[in-house]
Amino acid sequence: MSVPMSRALYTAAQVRAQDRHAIEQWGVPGFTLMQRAAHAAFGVLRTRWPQARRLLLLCGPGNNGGDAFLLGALALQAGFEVRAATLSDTAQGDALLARRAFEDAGGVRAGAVEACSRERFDVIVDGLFGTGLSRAPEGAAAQWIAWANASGRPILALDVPSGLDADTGVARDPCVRAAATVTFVAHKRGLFTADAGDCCGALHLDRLELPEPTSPPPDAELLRAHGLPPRRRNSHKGSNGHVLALGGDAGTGGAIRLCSEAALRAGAGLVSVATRAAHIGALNAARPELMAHAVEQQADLAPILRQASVLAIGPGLGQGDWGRALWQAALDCDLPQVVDADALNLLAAHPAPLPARCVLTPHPGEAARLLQTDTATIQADRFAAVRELAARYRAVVALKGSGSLIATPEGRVAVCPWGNPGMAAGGMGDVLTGIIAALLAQGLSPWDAACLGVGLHARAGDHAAAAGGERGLLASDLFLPLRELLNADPN
Ligand SMILES: NC(=O)C1=CN([C@@H]2O[C@H](COP(=O)(O)OP(=O)(O)OC[C@H]3O[C@@H](n4cnc5c(N)ncnc54)[C@H](O)[C@@H]3O)[C@@H](O)[C@H]2O)[C@@H](O)CC1
Ligand SMILES: Nc1ncnc2c1ncn2[C@@H]1O[C@H](COP(=O)(O)OP(=O)(O)O)[C@@H](O)[C@H]1O
Ligand SMILES: [K+]
Repeated sequence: MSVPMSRALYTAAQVRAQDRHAIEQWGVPGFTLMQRAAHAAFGVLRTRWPQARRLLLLCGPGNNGGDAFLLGALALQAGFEVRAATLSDTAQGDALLARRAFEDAGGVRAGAVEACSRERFDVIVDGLFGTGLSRAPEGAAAQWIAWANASGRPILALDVPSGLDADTGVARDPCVRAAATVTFVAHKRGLFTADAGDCCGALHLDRLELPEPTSPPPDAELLRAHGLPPRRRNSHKGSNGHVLALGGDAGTGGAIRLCSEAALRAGAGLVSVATRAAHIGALNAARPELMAHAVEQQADLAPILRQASVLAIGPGLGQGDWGRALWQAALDCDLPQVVDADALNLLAAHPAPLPARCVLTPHPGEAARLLQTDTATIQADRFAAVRELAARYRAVVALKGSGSLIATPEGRVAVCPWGNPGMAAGGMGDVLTGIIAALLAQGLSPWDAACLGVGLHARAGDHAAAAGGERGLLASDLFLPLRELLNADPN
């Protein structure tokens, strides 16, 4: 697997190993790397805030603080007014050299940050902690972070917003909320999931002129933005698969409608729905392209199952007798399927081998049930959770939420950098289920269908939010942008 550096994601330990490799094998001094980091970050600062002239540096005890000091030295040389708040005087090695370079350039200490007037600074540079963060910031570091966050001044974070765990994306309390983050050498995987979206702001990567590493392989990869290539001119509906969506117990007919309509909008040739008799009229009236079948007992299902090439099971399924019977029928047939919502809850309650070529789409609550743990544990390390789910259930798994993750049983992980909190609304997951099912039906592998489906869904959510705002976004608002994105950009 070859992943371009712009999409390769590493753990903090892997990036530190790359730093060491550059220093020991290629003979690039650590201080030179620090100078390059400072140049890169200062370049971003000048581009983003061309009017800025007054900087406050928050400098921690390690090399992240060193980066900030060297940025300060560059800014002083460019005529900026710079103050540095220094967490401790214990800096050693390159960080100590950097502090001396700052002082030699005429830099002065800020004194107590809390006593500073916010109005005296245009930009705050966060050089407290990077990949070396080992616990939640406390004492002066915690106070400075809280002060900076409340200052109303934009914060430029160096490498990682201080307080954010570079491996898990979990924000310790407190954590810097940056307007922009310049990350060095390689993308850390924690910059793309969990709390990262609230802390990083605009993300910039600077490789510090290092060549691409040949090993180890990245821990994870970012999804690519693409759609599907054009259909063959001589295509017919049978060439594009037949999705059967199963669900919609009493009271939750909307869920299966959203799922099945999403499958149509994602290009399935035919979409059938197996649902409660009470929903048939509404489904046919709202979306006549769907083939809605009343299924009240298992015998009703057999002829419908025979027509299908892919199942989408779970939205609105419930966990009563009716839902359990449909889930058992799905488990017993050999079709590729997307397993969501109550089908996941039933699987968690009654573990069973899954048919080949399944995609599971849990949100963190469902993931917790599948792993017999709690949601906080899932969110504390989403990478570990998605890998464990995929390995345990021998299926491709999409763990949803801010920065959705997709994993194979072998441990390959992709991360979705799109999506927005407007999508934290009922029905969004049902749409994703239908999209992935339609892509499976069009011949994609479970991995490709899950990756493309999660990416299209999140990008469609971003397009819809850009058109009208995040609050009030409806799951069905995704259908039209979804169609455009699916048909655009085949690469
Ligand atoms: N040569 C290199 O290795 C390079 C390192 N770079 C920078 O160096 C950073 C890593 O430097 P370090 O390994 O020194 O680590 P950091 O500077 O991120 O922080 C480590 C220091 O902070 C202390 N610390 C950690 N968590 C704390 C907490 N919650 N409260 C108080 N103290 C805490 C540690 O005891 C240690 O002294 C990167 O993130 C990057 O910014 C860049 O200059 C590029 C080159
Ligand atoms: N804050 C967020 N940022 C990005 N995507 C989000 C966010 N909140 C929810 N989503 C996405 O919206 C969908 C919600 O799915 P789910 O929780 O199953 O909803 P429902 O069961 O109501 O359909 C998932 O694809 C999830 O990744
Ligand atoms: K930082």
